[in-house]
Amino acid sequence: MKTAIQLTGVSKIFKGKPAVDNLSLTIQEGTVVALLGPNGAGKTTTVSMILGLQQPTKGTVKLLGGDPREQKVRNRIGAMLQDVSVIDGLKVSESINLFRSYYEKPLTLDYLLKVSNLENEKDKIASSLSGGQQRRLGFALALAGDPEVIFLDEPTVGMDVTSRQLFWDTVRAMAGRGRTIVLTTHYLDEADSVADRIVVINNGKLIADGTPSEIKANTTGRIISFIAGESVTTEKLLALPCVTDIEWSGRKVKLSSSNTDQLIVALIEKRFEMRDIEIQSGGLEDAFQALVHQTK
Ligand SMILES: Nc1ncnc2c1ncn2[C@@H]1O[C@H](COP(=O)(O)OP(=O)(O)OP(=O)(O)O)[C@@H](O)[C@H]1O
Repeated sequence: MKTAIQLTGVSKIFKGKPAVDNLSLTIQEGTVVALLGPNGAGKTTTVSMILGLQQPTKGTVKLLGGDPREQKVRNRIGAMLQDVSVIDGLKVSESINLFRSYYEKPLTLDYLLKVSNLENEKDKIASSLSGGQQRRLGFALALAGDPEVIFLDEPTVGMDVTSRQLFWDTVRAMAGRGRTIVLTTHYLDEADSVADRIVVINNGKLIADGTPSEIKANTTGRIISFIAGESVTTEKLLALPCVTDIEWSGRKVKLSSSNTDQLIVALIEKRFEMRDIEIQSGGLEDAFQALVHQTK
């Protein structure tokens, strides 16, 4: 398999502070990679450097074997960034056709309208579309040149359920055709179901890298839940080790923990009033919270 993206020791420093800190990452062709991290982790900065929109302070970025700023490399990539800028006065189909005209072998207008679920909007003026429809147009524009590498920054924000489903089906179909997809999202369930690989960054550093099931299995982030007696309070629970989140529902309490072994010992030692104790391994959301908490 060929390498689509390679970052070697990449750092980006803003005013003396690293937004991305010595990041090395190799992404193979045909993979769907989700880049996760809390706000300010360095995701957008990383994507901007891969796209050649920002230059690293240190290290090197290779995209499809070349420099991301080269025109011949740029012609082979597509990006859907957070703000979709539409051209004033152009209809949806005209906007898509304009983008198609930039490329040698564009995808057809019909296909692009279909996968962006904009068939009924094709004659509308692009600037009159709703927020979710504009994001779908952004998707169609990103795919127009049939790119080999596709970047999707928070792509499904504002999309309805049907559009979201179609969107992810299309992303998977593109990967099936050997396309490489890098996406950022705050919807962890989406990353879990669509990505082959999850890369978690925090404070500009890589803190986890693996398939969704590896990420979930490798973190000790789990949940302890039980029916709590009257003497149990949020304050007392927060004073325990490794508690990352507390959720009450009546007297049932759900504790997310970065280390359930230590937490259960502490609960027993401190004689918390508990019954119906359950320990569950969490989903990606819990694994993510635990990872980010551990590296704070
Ligand atoms: N142009 C800039 N000048 C100064 N600081 C910046 C600049 N761009 C980003 N930063 C800082 O770099 C850090 C990483 O920002 P970045 O936008 O890459 O994070 P992110 O992971 O994409 O966050 P979010 O999930 O909120 O979009 C933040 O602390 C941010 O304030």
